[in-house]
Amino acid sequence: MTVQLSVNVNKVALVRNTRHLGIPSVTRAAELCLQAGANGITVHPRPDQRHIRPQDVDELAELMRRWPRAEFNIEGNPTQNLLDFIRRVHPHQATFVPDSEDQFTSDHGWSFPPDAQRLQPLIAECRQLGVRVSLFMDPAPQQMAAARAVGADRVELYTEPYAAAWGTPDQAVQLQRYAAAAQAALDAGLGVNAGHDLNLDNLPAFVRAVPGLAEVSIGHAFIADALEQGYAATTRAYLRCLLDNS
Ligand SMILES: CC(=O)[C@@H](O)[C@H](O)COP(=O)(O)O
Ligand SMILES: NCC(=O)COP(=O)(O)O
Repeated sequence: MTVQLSVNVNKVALVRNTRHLGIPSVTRAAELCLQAGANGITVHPRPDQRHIRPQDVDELAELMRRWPRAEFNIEGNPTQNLLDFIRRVHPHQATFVPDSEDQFTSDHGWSFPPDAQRLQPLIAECRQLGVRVSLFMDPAPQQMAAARAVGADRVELYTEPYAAAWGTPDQAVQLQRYAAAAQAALDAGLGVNAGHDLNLDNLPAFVRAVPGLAEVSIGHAFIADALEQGYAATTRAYLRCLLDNS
């Protein structure tokens, strides 16, 4: 199975928000990526609305209805504003991320057992709505059974530590760490997603080393590439990278 590409369009919204002109369009960016073959769209509507705003979520949900083979993934902290969006638009997937409201960017996953009690009912609600739940996790094999026990369908491996090690002597050690975490997730009955600071340089080795990878969500580097190559060519480049290495 080829690893699926979900394009995170947060950074299109970030640029859009620096003027009151509505450009660059978030929905246009998503549509061009979908037309080029992207398997899904991801957004992280943070409480401070630094980039993705509630209207973006609603407009993207409308767009995704015209792309039934593509998935809509909404990220956020379910103890903050995420569930409002999930209840309103019923995306294919909700990715729970333990970010604080003023966090610079996502930089860690959930921790078990401390987070289990408050996550379990929130996961159950999403699943009752027919929404798949993925938990943003550090690559810790010993945490995966607990993630499954609270009802998660998938985990998303937080990949910044791998991205930071790419091209250094630590790269191989990091890949072994992520491969072990992914295998533990699979053994626990979880699907495996991954994301954060992935790009065209570090993606091939990651995809080849990590077993059972279902989806990568990529935003910052993807949009940086798209500023140079355009959305369609960039989408095709990431899809080709995944196809060649899956
Ligand atoms: C969860 C994750 O690693 C990213 O999707 C993160 O949501 C990016 O957020 P920013 O785009 O605000 O840095
Ligand atoms: N879940 C990761 C994501 O959606 C995008 O992360 P990044 O590529 O912007 O670091």
